[in-house]
Amino acid sequence: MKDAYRFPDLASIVRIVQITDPHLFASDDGRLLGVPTIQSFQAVLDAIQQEPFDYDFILATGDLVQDHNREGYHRFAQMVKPLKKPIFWLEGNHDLQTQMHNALALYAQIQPHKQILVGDKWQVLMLDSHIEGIPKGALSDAQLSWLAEKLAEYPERNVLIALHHNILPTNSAWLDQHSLANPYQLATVLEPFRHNIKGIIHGHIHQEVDSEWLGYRILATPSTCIQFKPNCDQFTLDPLPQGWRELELFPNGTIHSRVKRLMHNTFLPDFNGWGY
Ligand SMILES: Nc1ncnc2c1ncn2[C@@H]1O[C@@H]2COP(=O)(O)O[C@H]2[C@H]1O
Ligand SMILES: [Fe+2]
Repeated sequence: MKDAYRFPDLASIVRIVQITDPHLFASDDGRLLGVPTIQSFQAVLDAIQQEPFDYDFILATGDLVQDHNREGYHRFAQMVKPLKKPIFWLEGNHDLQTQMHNALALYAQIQPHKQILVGDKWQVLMLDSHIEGIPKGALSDAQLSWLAEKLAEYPERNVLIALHHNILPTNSAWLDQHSLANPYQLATVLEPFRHNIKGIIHGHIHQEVDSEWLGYRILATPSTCIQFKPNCDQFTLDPLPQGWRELELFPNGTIHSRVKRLMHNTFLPDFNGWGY
């Protein structure tokens, strides 16, 4: 495991952009349920650059590729280059850990670090919840003990935790079977540091959430490709446009955050699709 990445000299408010679940293909015209994921990702990246939000770094929270092809990671790296800020990443269920690590390691902008120390008030911890080959997630004993160690290392810092899988149900049976399988093991690790944990962010469910779990704030973010409609027991797509999330971390531990979406609906999916 890499050492911490340190941002020593940021302004007092830390600004982060989260992008998630781009599901890129090796080929230019790869489509997920009708959505050309490279074009929709490009549209989101263009929109991020048109916003006045002056972010310090970017979190990419998994499912970067769809077709189990390492070329998707090179595409990702080339596409995010104009964003110019450091990018941190974690694995989703569609990612191939070795290929992801090896491909992304070739780009100086993309950081392998999972502990990000921001100024002297915050740390961001990136967890790997993917289980090779299946959609649901879990935090391994190694991940849980790494988390416990990093929380104990800086007991005076506020903490933002990022992972791919959802902890809270979406009230959609088809999707909830693929949630994080061991949330109570996570809760046990977090409990001694309850007052430090200011937020947990994730992707995977392709929908916006700003809610609470055991008193912890939970934020989920739309995908840059297809959207899942909440509260549907059968697989159901949502016509909402693609999106991303802005986060502002304040020195007193407050998090201000909002989801942004494309202002147009160019990338509507095929609503007859039943899954993938
Ligand atoms: N119709 C479906 N029923 C159940 N699971 C599905 C269906 N379609 C896709 N999935 C899985 O559910 C996962 C949810 O988001 P992911 O993008 O991680 O990948 C998806 C697939 O692995
Ligand atoms: Fe996922």
